[in-house]
Amino acid sequence: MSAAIHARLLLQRADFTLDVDLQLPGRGVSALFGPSGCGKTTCLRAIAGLERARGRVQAGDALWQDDDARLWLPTHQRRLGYVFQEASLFAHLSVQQNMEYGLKRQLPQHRRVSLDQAIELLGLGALTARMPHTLSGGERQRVAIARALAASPRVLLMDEPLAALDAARKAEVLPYLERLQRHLDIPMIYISHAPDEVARLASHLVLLDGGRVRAQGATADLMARADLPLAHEEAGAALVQARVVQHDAADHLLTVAFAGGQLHLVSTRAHRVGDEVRLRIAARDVSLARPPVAGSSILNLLPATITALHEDGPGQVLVTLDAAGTALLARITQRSCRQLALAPGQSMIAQVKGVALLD
Ligand SMILES: Nc1ncnc2c1ncn2[C@@H]1O[C@H](COP(=O)(O)OP(=O)(O)OP(=O)(O)O)[C@@H](O)[C@H]1O
Repeated sequence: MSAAIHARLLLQRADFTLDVDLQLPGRGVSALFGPSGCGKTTCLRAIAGLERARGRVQAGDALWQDDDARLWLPTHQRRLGYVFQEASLFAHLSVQQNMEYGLKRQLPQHRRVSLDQAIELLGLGALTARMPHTLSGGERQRVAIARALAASPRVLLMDEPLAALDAARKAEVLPYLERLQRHLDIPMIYISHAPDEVARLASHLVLLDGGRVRAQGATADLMARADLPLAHEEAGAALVQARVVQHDAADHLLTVAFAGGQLHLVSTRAHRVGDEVRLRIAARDVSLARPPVAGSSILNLLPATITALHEDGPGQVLVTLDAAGTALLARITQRSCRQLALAPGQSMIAQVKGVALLD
């Protein structure tokens, strides 16, 4: 496993200060999330050396910046990949030539991803002879990502790589990004505005606010915290790690288990018993009942203890729950909260109306 990324950055502008200390894992996707203007792009550019912040940046065993030691490597010496919102491909070069660009300078001992592997991972095999103007937005972005990867970066930095794409193109590129993080040992730092993207891709999350870190840690933990904004988003959800215990291919019904109990969901994919799966349970898809529950049409009933109640907009309450160590969220009306006389510490049954399979 590659070592972690550490970035201590201080940057002062007339009306904005970036002051962050990031500790990111050495593999998987770390998302930078926060409102517009909170400093996500500035932070990423400072890590890349495209912006001159003061501080220290370490990526694995490579020290890229340490102002105390008067060390500051320019971007081209940092061995990083950078993917922007809009793919900037060379218009006069084919897809293949675009991806080969810059590879000649690469030292053999730095090669971690071959060009063929990048082409395969991004599904570009049929497109290598094409010119950029004949590609869709999603295809162009896949080429840009493959080009960044083929340079065998120590870290791949991505600034909202899907933001310029419509929903259909986004849905087309997302599975490739998921594949990358599963198959490559290259950590990615990924800026996103979209909570669903963060939930699908990122194992680690940094919440930025006004140039500072509001919280950083495992995505599942931060998404379920009612004192942080993600849980209150319309798409607010808990992430649950579970294991396949049964797959009825005829009914497409998958049964998974985690410490909190068993869940059933419809899936048309191929699954093997024992496979690890990640699930998203939206707060709006969970209702609460007092045990015992008799005669419910809902398949998924999980015993859980209320940990806290939070106001969540007009007439609504966000309830945080603990299901044998796994956090769940339920968004219910203030009226049902009152009628059930809910309070922290009570044992409830979480009725889960919908479960989404993330990978
Ligand atoms: N080149 C610049 N010169 C002066 N101020 C800048 C510059 N670039 C960004 N800013 C300001 O710095 C702050 C942080 O900007 P940044 O682009 O990092 O935010 P962001 O979180 O990436 O926003 P968004 O989600 O809208 O892309 C903002 O107040 C912005 O107006």
